[in-house]
Amino acid sequence: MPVDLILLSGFLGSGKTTLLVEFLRHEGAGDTGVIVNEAGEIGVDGAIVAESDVPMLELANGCVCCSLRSSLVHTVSALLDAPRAGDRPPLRRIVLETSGLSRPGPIIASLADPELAARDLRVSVVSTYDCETGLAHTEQFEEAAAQLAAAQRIVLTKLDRVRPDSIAMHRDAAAGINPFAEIIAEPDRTRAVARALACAPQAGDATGAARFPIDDSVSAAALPHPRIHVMKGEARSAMQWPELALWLDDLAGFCGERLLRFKAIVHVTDCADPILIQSVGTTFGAPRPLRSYGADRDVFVVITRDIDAEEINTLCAGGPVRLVNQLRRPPREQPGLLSRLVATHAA
Ligand SMILES: Nc1nc2c(ncn2[C@@H]2O[C@H](COP(=O)(O)OP(=O)(O)OP(=O)(O)O)[C@@H](O)[C@H]2O)c(=O)[nH]1
Repeated sequence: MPVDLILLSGFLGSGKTTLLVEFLRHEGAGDTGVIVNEAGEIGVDGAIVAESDVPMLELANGCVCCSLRSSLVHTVSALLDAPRAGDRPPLRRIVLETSGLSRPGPIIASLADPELAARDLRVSVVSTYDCETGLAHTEQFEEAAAQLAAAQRIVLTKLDRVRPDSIAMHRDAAAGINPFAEIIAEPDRTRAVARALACAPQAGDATGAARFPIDDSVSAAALPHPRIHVMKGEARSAMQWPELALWLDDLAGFCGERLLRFKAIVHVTDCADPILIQSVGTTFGAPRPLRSYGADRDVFVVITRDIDAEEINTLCAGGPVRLVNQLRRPPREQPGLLSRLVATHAA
């Protein structure tokens, strides 16, 4: 039975620990183990979570994405190997609560370790979006955007602290950063919490890195963000893997930290099966053939910050893929998204 490793990400104070603790209070959470990582020295979150009756390990005194790579791998292994108490169901899920300033990409990269390769782990990212502050974290927008863009699920938090009629706008704003994520804007908190940390369906991608098939339909309601660009791609003509690999290198090189998410299923002439390629940030997983993908159509989805399809096409001129912007920025005469969200918050 696979174990879901859920990276619980989200900006500082956006409600990660609160969500986790509420989840752990449910009867159904007995199959869960928890790893808490905090940037600071005092393990406040760990102490709060430790009140719950589930196996919990803490990665303190550092940031999981830089200094603690090997301890993360050991900690995950330790939880997987820990004997289960007699009345406890088998471990099905590990929730790793990351520090509010961590980017998910390097954490996912650190999990690509031989020690974990043989384990049946399915990694996914769940991010919290704080409706009280909306996207007004302008000073640390890069981290917040990276966390939301990496997510398979985005949970809107603090719905009880904003006007009910503003919730749809927050949902659309979250979709504007990541229109491919499942957005949980559920006023019923119990249901929201259960959906947020539910295990992925068994038929899902075995590497857990993505929902499969990749859904590239952009939500019509997604509110374009002035700095986030969502694009689709198309092959200019039939291509070989080395050409595509070179283009991916260029894409990551030119965008750097501005590349937030890449997902594609692509046909290349030198491989019989379509190839699944993904990145969170510039961290690319190993490409792999996807025999079960029945369609002829290629799918490319790219989410970036501060660089759009035209700029990338120009920088990667002559490459085998052409990108097309999907979400149009708001017209100039309309108030910007940020000011609308801030205005809602102030109201
Ligand atoms: N009213 C309300 N308050 C919430 C909700 N979620 C979180 N809070 C409060 O927001 C504050 C921060 O919540 P935490 O759960 O600690 O946030 P966090 O993301 O874990 O914070 P860091 O670990 O510092 O990044 C706490 O005072 C919570 O009680 C919510 O849905 N409604």
